[in-house]
Amino acid sequence: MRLGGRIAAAVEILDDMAARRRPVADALKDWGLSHRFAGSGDRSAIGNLVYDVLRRRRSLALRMGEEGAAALVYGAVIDAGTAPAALALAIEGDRFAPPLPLSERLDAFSATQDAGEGAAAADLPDWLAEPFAASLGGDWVAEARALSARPPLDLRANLLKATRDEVLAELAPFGALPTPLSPWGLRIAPIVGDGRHPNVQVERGFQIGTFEIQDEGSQIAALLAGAKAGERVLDYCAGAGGKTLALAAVTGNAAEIQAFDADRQRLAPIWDRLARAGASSVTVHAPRDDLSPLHGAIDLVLVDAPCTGAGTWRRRPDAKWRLTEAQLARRTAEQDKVLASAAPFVRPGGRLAYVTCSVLREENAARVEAFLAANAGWRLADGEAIWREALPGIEPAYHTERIGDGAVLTLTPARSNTDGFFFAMLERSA
Ligand SMILES: C[S@@+](CC[C@H](N)C(=O)[O-])C[C@H]1O[C@@H](n2cnc3c(N)ncnc32)[C@H](O)[C@@H]1O
Repeated sequence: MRLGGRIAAAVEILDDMAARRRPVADALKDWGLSHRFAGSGDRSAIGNLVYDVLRRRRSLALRMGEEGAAALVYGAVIDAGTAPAALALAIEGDRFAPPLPLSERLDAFSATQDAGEGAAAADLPDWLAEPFAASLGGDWVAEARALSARPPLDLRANLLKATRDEVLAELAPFGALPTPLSPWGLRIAPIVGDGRHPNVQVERGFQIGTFEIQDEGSQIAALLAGAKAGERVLDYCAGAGGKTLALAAVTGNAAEIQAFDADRQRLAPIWDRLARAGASSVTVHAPRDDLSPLHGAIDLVLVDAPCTGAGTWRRRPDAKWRLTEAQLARRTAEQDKVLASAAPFVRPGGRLAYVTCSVLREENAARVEAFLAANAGWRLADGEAIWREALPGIEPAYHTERIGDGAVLTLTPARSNTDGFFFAMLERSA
């Protein structure tokens, strides 16, 4: 396909998403099924355009002076490195290309990165300006902009099967480098231009379990949870097992790990993943299992709570435009409920790590405050001290907030170059 056809396809997909209010992954998949002639290079170029527009829809519209999908896609093409004159030349005579905006408009667009201020500059819906400012302080616009950038592909070496150096050697052809924070992490840089990330899942190492795909922020959250050999650990919101696998690896399969999730569907992939990773220390519980024998018997409960995913918008940018205040309120109610049902499993003197992949204070520090207010006999640990112990020599790369004697941590793309993750450690008195 020529550039004009790719631009037309991106416009079609964006219009389809808007008309049918559907997630980007579904719209892209459908387009691929009904356009089987498109090669893999076309698909990734079209996908990049769609994702770029979704990440920066508002600032692109402001700079372009119009909101139609075609104008936004043209803007994304220019931002990805094609000058307006070269763009005009590339689509000249291409009958598939949507009408090009006026050349003065394209020149003005390319000459300015300025997209006003507040929510528009931050590429957020208006209602999120206040929660972002309350969560991330004076830097909130820059923080939100970093959430609108293309993400890297992060991997975690599975120490049960290989060293990080061995995985690095295997993935050297893809330009994988060690991540700066996680001792197990590898990173393949964000996509440039029309490119795409390698499909690492077909690599031998992935097939035999020497590495997993996992954002460095998620790796750090699992590391900070501090599971130790010999402990009993309950991963209460295990989902597909991303953190369960990391917990098994960090303890060298020498902790007893119980994995639970309320949703069978989400839990389903965990079996294959555990087998591939050689995580033999994990027992998986189905949603209807009776967990009451574990009450008061767990050293460490990990609550990787259901959340808005506001820390992952680099990877799921459509979600930020769909999120509503009502959904946020529903999530916080769920978080309180999950914390209330998970806490009784913690033994006296044990601990509960509360993690989300959100940057919103409402889902994070505010939930910790609500938990502490409702539960006597619990205290918040100092997250900064936990970081120093878990990551010796690694400079702090987080936002922190003190609550009472303790402190909570928030990782963000701007601060830690990871997805947004929140971490708090709650301790039950002995
Ligand atoms: C953020 S996801 C977990 C991701 C997973 N820990 C990982 O690292 O791959 C949150 C999970 O919480 C689960 N969940 C929601 N409500 C729950 C509840 N009341 N009890 C247990 N799990 C719940 C959801 O099904 C979802 O899988």
